[in-house]
Amino acid sequence: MISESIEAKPVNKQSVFSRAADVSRSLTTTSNIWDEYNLVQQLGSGSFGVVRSVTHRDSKQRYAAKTVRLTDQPEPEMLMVSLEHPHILQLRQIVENGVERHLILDLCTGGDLEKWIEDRYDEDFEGTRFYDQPSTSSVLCLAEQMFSAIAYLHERSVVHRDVKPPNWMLACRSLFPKVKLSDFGLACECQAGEVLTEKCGSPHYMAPEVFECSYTALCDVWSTGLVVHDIAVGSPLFHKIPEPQLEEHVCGLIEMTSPTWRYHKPFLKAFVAELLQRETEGRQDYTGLDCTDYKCCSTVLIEDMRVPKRSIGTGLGESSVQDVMDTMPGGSGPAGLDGSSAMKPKLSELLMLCLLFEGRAEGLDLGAAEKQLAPCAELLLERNGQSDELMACRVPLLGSLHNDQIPGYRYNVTEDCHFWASYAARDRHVEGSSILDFTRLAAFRLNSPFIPPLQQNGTALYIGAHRSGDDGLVFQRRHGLQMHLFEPSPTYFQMLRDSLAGAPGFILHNYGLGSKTRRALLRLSGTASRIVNMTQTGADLEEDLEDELDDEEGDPEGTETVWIRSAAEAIPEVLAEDRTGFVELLHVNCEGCEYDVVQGLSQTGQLFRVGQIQLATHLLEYTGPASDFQEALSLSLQISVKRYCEMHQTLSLTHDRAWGLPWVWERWTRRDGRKALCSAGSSTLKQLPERPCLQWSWLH
Ligand SMILES: Nc1ncnc2c1ncn2[C@@H]1O[C@H](COP(=O)(O)OP(=O)(O)OP(=O)(O)O)[C@@H](O)[C@H]1O
Repeated sequence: MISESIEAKPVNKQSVFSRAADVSRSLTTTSNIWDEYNLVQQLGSGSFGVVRSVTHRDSKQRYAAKTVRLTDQPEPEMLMVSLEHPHILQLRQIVENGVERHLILDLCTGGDLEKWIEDRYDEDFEGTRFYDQPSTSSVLCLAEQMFSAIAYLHERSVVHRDVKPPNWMLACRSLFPKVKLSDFGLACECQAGEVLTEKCGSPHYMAPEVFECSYTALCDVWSTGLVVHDIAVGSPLFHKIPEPQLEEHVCGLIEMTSPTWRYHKPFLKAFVAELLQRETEGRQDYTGLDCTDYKCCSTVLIEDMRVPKRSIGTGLGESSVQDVMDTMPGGSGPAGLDGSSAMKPKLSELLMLCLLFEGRAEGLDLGAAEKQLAPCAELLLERNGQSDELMACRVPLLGSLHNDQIPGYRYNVTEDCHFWASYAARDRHVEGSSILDFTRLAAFRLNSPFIPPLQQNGTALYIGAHRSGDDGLVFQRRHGLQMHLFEPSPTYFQMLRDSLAGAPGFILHNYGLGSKTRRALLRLSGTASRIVNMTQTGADLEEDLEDELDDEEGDPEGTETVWIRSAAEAIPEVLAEDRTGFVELLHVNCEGCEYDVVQGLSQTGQLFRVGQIQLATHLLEYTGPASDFQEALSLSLQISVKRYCEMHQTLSLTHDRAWGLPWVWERWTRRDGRKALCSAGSSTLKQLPERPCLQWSWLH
């Protein structure tokens, strides 16, 4: 936090409190809190007291209990009892014992927005910044949530006066964060036409007119503008300004010079500039922003479609997309203040729908896609929560994308990775499982082999061959490929050798591939294996591994030490003997260190030598502490998307995604040279060469 809040002197809040008083009376019980709630843990403490997570004994529901000193005057926070909005922290109950007052609040497990922003702009392990920078669309989706809360407050003549990133809590750790406004310690009433004069708030987020002690509810709009700025560029606008000089800067000419703006659509900066107008008359007003309807999202879509990468190919202009958005049910006119906007479609959904409507508008024959997508569109637009029907409609929606039935659909790394992460996982019913374990996730993979159109007699690298090498056999027999199978587990490797005994065209490598050469600990689990610990190479390696093995819980027989080799080093070595010098097919069963294979090949300039890439991607399991399944899933999605986006970004430099669903199969084809490969003719007729019998390299 860059500055602490300045407290206001008491003001006349009578009518605000009197509104809240009725509700608060009905919510207040005088008892010992621990009769009704069980303590879970302390979450933090603030200037007024301590906050703990608690569980309601009967309902088992978890809440946050904020304990404050009981005073005769109700704290401004009591205002919260009269507020009910999806983006405002809900005060559920008040328990008093004559000494203390416990405010029972909705529990937010995602931390606060300040931390979320910090994490987004963190450096990754290779020092790359802006790795997970929110896209323009994500920034606006957050702005939409924040302004719906601010509009709700102002409608009720309440001004918050301390809007800043730490006061927006995240309901849970999620790919699509849901923020909730908290800390009403400085909130007060401000009727239309009323001018407030108390200098209060957090100086780095205070509007110029607050410094000048003459302001209205529009001070919250300024502060929210600064929060939107922080999300967009990763650091506060005035963070380098020492507090004594703040007023001069805040009241002067505002310049937004962060280099990060260049990653956003230009209108986002203009939008923030309108929120940070020095004079309140010129300041964009939240009601003018129409953030509670589709305006923001549709603008983003239109902007996204203008950029070449997002070019939709069918020549649809801006106006017709806008027309489409306008004709969507509920697409224009402000949503009610009952929070219904929270249920509106997300950006990715809107994008898909746009593509559907666009195809229609262009008079294209959408065939099966039309049939499948039209009911989805209607459901998405009318949705009220995650109904079964809505969930069911995602399957054809994904199917249509999978089969490339949406005209002009173009792959976009950031949007698509998040879209797939969110939907594919659900559609594969992972969310319904009680335990998010590796074996369960692995079971969601397709059980029939993927057959890409391959040239005959080429070389294939199959990373993560597993036990029977079934896929490898299919490829070898159909296409006469020279198959290099990589399998780190000695146990599975032995099975592989037995299973492929005598089969021509296979070279087995008893190691995995990753970013660097090292030994690692592998846990075999059911029919799958997973690296559970990595160990650096070094003199005391064996000792370390033995210690780790001793420390491992569970079945020690299910754990093996294995070799992981640097993909960048091992693959050229493997190919050195190869007469083609070209990889017809790379299969990566992406999990854990296997994600690094694509990066390793890219870093050493080898990726262009690969004709087709087949990815079997699935969720990476989050193994750290999590409160429940939902949180574990959400964190797993986050780490999966991060790796997934990283790999896709690399791949898209040399390859096009032909089609794919994550956690199932994806196919990528090399950008250039595809023609040359195709014109080589149908080599199925060619005589298959003699293949050497099974060979293997054994590192153990
Ligand atoms: N509803 C909640 N769910 C989860 N954690 C919460 C919740 N409310 C507060 N916390 C945690 O408790 C900490 C203390 O919160 P509190 O509102 O008392 O103080 P603060 O806002 O950090 O500081 P101050 O009181 O000085 O404004 C927060 O930083 C947050 O980590």
